[in-house]
Amino acid sequence: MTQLKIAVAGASGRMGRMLIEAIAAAPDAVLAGALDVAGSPFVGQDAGAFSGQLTGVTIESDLARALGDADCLIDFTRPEGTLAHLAFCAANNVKIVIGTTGFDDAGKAAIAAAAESIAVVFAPNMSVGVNVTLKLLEMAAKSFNEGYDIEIIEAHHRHKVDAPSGTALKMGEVIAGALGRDLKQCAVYGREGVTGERDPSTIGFATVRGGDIVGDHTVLFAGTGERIEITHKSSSRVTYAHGALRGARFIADKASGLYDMQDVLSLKG
Ligand SMILES: NC(=O)C1=CN([C@@H]2O[C@H](COP(=O)(O)OP(=O)(O)OC[C@H]3O[C@@H](n4cnc5c(N)ncnc54)[C@H](OP(=O)(O)O)[C@@H]3O)[C@@H](O)[C@H]2O)C=CC1
Ligand SMILES: O=C(O)C1=N[C@H](C(=O)O)C[C@H](O)C1
Repeated sequence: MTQLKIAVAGASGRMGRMLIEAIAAAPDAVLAGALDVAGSPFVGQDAGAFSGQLTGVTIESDLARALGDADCLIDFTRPEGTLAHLAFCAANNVKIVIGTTGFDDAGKAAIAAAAESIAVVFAPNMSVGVNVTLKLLEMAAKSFNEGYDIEIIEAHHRHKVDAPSGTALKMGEVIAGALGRDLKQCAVYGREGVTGERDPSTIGFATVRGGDIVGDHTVLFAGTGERIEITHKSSSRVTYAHGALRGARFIADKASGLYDMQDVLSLKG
């Protein structure tokens, strides 16, 4: 069996470590490189040292050295890091799976542009459960298109730096799309003070941060006399890591193109 050679960016991060374990356990993949930021105390260490399962791959801060002869980079870092890695991947014909969240419109445009020359999987949530939930939300939004107020509530660990979560924003986009609305026009991000009555055309977002919550998302459809809640709760990051690996397998035979997890999981259409 030919193994997929995968490099991991953010190798010492929460997701980076989960990915290194997932790759080590996958018979069809091999860790080909590990990258972290210059100055990180983990640069120079074996990528598996955190778990005691040595990989023989040293964490590098130099992108070219970290990528080596990798077929694909899996990147869960920060937007500025991912965009720098993406430019290198595009210039060197390396595929990329992007799990990082918090991109602005220019960042998303840069990802779309890179996908003209390399294959890219880009999704704010790689779990099967969340991606099936997106389909449920599309269906629910079409049915609750009148008389139901829509609020998206998300909760994550205390270390998360972006809000609302990429998943919550994606849920908002899917719901707005199903209702023929533009999320940019109808999103309300938090409320304070004398807000006035709720505008029924809005989609509200509420963010909770605390402790070690892996990732909870609830969409509330609040009508008169009833409420419907669609909730997804992650209890382990392993689902994201397995999804990212599925993404890497999905683009292994693709020369270019921008894909998301709905493509990877055949959920479109
Ligand atoms: N799509 C999905 O399914 C999921 C997406 N995510 C997203 O993935 C990202 C990472 O999450 P998580 O692993 O929890 O975060 P962590 O902070 O645990 O890890 C981030 C890693 O990236 C490194 N890093 C930080 N800044 C940069 C930079 N500018 N350039 C390159 N590397 C950098 C960090 O190094 P150092 O620690 O030295 O700063 C660290 O190794 C977030 O955007 C998160 O929202 C998370 C889970 C699932
Ligand atoms: O930062 C996290 O942890 C997560 N980030 C992603 C997001 O912003 O939606 C996915 C998941 O919720 C975990």
